[in-house]
Amino acid sequence: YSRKRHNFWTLNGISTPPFIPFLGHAHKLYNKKQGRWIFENEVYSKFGGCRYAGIYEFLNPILIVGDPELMKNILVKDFDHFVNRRKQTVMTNERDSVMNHMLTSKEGDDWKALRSVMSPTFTSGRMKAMFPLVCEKANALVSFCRKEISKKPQIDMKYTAGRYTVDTLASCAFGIECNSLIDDDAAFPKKVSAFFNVPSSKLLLYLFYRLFPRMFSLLKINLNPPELDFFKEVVTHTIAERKRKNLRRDDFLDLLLEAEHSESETKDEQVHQGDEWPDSNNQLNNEEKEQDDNVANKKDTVTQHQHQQMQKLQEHVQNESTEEKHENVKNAKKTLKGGLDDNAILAQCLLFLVAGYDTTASTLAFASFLLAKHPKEQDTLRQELRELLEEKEGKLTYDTLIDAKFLDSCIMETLRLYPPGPRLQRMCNKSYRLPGTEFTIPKGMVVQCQVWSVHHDARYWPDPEKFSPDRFMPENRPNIKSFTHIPFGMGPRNCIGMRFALMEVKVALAKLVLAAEMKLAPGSEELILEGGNSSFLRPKYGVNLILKPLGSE
Ligand code: HEM
Repeated sequence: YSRKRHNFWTLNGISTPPFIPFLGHAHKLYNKKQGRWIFENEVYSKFGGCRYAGIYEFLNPILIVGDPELMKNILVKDFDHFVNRRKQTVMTNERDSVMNHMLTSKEGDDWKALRSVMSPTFTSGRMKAMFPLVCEKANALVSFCRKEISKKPQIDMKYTAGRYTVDTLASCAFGIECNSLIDDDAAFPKKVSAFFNVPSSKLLLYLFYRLFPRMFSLLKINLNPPELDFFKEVVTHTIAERKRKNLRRDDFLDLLLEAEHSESETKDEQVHQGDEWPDSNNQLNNEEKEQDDNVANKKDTVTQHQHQQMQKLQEHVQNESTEEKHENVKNAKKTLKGGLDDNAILAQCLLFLVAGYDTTASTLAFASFLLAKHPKEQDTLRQELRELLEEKEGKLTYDTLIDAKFLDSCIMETLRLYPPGPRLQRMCNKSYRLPGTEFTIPKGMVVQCQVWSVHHDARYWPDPEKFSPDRFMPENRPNIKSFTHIPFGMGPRNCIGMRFALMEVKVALAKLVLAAEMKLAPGSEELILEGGNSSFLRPKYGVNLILKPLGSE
């Protein structure tokens, strides 16, 4: 049976690395010592994966795609064949069904409808409104660092950045002040840490779930972590308080509640927001910023916004060429009529934590490590920030961040070298002939785009292991080949939180660089990454830095 299943790639004329019966390549994919991306990179460089290749996760074939043009087809042009990600763990226990409401768990039209409601939550205008909340947390981060370095010779930036992102997400998504940067005993960060440290026994259960999902449904096995009840209580309580006292903080919770309360007509107009995607090589560009800010600054924001959405929808519908697409719009409209209930809001708040905590904390830690290792670039960044602050009378504003091109370049280069999501996965939902080949991807097959490998490919990035932020400066951006820098994914299903994540990292990094000189602690010259099959790339032993304060607080 194993031989028959493992004949798939050979029969289709697609190369695959040597494998072993039944396991296929699972022993490489689930290897605790060596990160999964290292094996995938080998497939990319030695077995044709720089265009496409096949691997076996146990008996299941997975298509590896590394060619930027093919990725463009899968992620954008022929997105309707790849709307869904790999099947998520479906919670069968009614009490824990909150996981099923997450945007990441949704498929097809359900996903499209929810994404449309959520997209307006992440516009630049909304980010600008949330900027003061993030700044407050970044100030707490700097104070925390100052205090720590007065007590200890070095500081672990991964741990510290983790506290900062927990505080920011607790404030912006859960609407609470958890103050983990001030209070060592705060309950929220402890629950977050327990939520993310899944015990090995549970990991084994997840693995079995991947192999026998139907059995789990039949037996109603619950895979949810117990901390979920705590988060549920926090959100339920905060929502109730806000409704009772009519409170407003301009955070994610408010915006999701707004989506809950707005008329169904408004939601209809937003159907196609999710169809737009930013160019990841051109984050936060000025034109986009101006458009969004115009909307945000108007008193009658909602009317303006509705008008724009209506126009976009009309234009989009006019451009629709097939009946199928018309049908999708109608279905999405129908799905939206229900709006977001409290359970759906809780699910999205939790998702922001799951998707935004580790990714953002690692990015900040990776960027600090690279700047500490490259003092020249650190000085250039500090100089840029000082000059911009001088122009703005010493105040760090949202616009200062937009204007700080070297800051942006440092973060883009960090995300190139260490993309927290080293691969993108899609599930083929209708069979698809891979362009330029004889191979038809069957419905249900997992297709994987190689983020890490294209980011480190010398054909696209000369001297790829060198930290060189200049690659992303405006004058050099035209040299970047599209789909070779995709840390936030691409296409309609890209990272919805990209703007928020960038704002969070930029504010913190800018404040840190202005407050202190960063140096690598002895013995921390090389960054060791965590191994295993994790979806995220993380520093294994933290990022130990020596901080030398610059001036007074
Ligand atoms: C530096 C930090 C971050 C990185 C590198 C990152 C990266 C990614 C990537 C690679 C994906 C998959 C995209 C695809 O499949 O094409 C993704 C999806 C997602 N991210 Fe992020 N992310 C970050 C921060 C955040 C934050 C802060 C939030 C929320 C506040 C967030 C929310 C999400 C959500 C909800 C999805 C799923 C979107 C969907 O299925 O429609 N992310 N992210």
